[in-house]
Amino acid sequence: MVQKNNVILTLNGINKSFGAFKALKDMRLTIMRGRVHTLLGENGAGKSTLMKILTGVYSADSGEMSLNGEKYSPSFPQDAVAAGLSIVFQELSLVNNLTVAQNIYANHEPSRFGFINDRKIEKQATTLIRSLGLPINAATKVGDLSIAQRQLVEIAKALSRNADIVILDEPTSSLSDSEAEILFSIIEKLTTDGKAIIYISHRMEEIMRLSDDITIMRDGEYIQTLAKTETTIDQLIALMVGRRMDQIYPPKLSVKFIPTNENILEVSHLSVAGKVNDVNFQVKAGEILGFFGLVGAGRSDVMKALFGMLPHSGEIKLHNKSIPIKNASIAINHGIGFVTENRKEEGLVLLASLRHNITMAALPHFTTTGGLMNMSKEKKQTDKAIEQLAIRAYSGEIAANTLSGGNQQKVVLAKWLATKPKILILDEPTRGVDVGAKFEIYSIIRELSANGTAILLVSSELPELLGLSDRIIVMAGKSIQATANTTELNPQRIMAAATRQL
Ligand SMILES: Nc1ncnc2c1ncn2[C@@H]1O[C@H](COP(=O)(O)OP(=O)(O)OP(=O)(O)O)[C@@H](O)[C@H]1O
Repeated sequence: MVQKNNVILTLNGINKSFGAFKALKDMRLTIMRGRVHTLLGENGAGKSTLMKILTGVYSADSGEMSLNGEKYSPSFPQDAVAAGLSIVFQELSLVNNLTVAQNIYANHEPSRFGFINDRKIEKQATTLIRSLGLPINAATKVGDLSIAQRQLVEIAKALSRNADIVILDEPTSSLSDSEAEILFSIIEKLTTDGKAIIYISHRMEEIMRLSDDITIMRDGEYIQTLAKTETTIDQLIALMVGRRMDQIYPPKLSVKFIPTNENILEVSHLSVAGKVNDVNFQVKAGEILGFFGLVGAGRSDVMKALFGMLPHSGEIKLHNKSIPIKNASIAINHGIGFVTENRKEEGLVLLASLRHNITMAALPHFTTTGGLMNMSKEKKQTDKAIEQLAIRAYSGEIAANTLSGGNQQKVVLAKWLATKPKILILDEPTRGVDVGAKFEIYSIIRELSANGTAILLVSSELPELLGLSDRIIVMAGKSIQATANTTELNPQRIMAAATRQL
């Protein structure tokens, strides 16, 4: 019989410091079989660190863990896997030039005499992928997949080990709604089978839908564990940020520039081979133009083309002048900034300091008349960004990879703010960012728009698009399906256009 609702894992008195910084203080957690247990906390609260201790990536400075009633102290990730724990990390860890099947079975391939049997693992992977209902081919190279598809491969990889405890760290942040539904049904099946799920997410609706239990963490400390049935989103947010939040979308600010009727950007017949088909739109100074579409609709490729990262045809006019944007430096020189959806590959130099990352796209703003770097100006900008975006870092000199995921996202935004862009492209700017920090980012978007920056906002979160945009373009199948003022749109019409049922 499947065992449910009894304790499988306990953590007690867990402490962990990085240098002088205490990331976890006397943290505790109790996980039950057959239930989804969500960890909730602001960016930098310590959720991922706790999961790394649980899965043998880090060792705790002190504290105790027990699994199935026995002392559990993994020294390496392999120990955690052997003990029945599997984790899907927030940042992807797949190898691009291997196939989906090879990635799923990396390190535990069915091999004979030491030879990896590619055909066999492809067959096994296909069976697994089908049983999970994933829209992916086992023989495809991972490098050819979208980020969403890669995330689904990560999930398949974690499940291929048949673990008793599955840890999902922000698994839906790059999934479309329909892909997230696939994941939710997988989770339901796993819990029915008596597996325990530890779930990390910043999406409150999703948390309320999926969770059985919710533990709130703040500043590395345990705050409270609540059953989903006995709490509300408002209560959870208040416990998490330590204050009440009455609104999440800041109102429009009054315009602080002289508006003209001129289009700051005009895109005509933009096409990218196999990715974008004849896209046309305009945007005025101070306007926030939202882009909605399901994964693969072509939104991010439009943005990459505009930023000179993809070869394209068609015309891009800036201030009524045709500009061939052949590479990113031409885009930057013409005042375009780009917060990419993939911060790890395109947004940050992870080993460089926050100061370097924040100033690197705007070096001319930080050089002296003699052409030398003006370090004190750089430092000032970095400190300002840390404060303005509430980046959890004790100094601008630390490496970007020591920040939590959500705080790294804020550094990418800070980097483009430093360029003082006239047009700012934001591709999923709040991915992995907690509710309090989302409000800070939305306020900055409002402020930029009030000062005349045109914003192109790509987001898979409909409430975010509806809450911020002046107009929304809906894309599907590589082209534009609908453009309308936000006041004329509702979620049903947008989804109808995105699924081409208009
Ligand atoms: N290797 C490291 N070196 C130094 N500091 C670290 C390291 N790893 C994590 N930290 C710090 O520990 C704190 C907790 O980070 P952690 O990644 O656990 O947060 P999180 O709750 O998962 O946040 P997010 O929601 O943004 O993913 C952060 O302040 C982070 O900067």
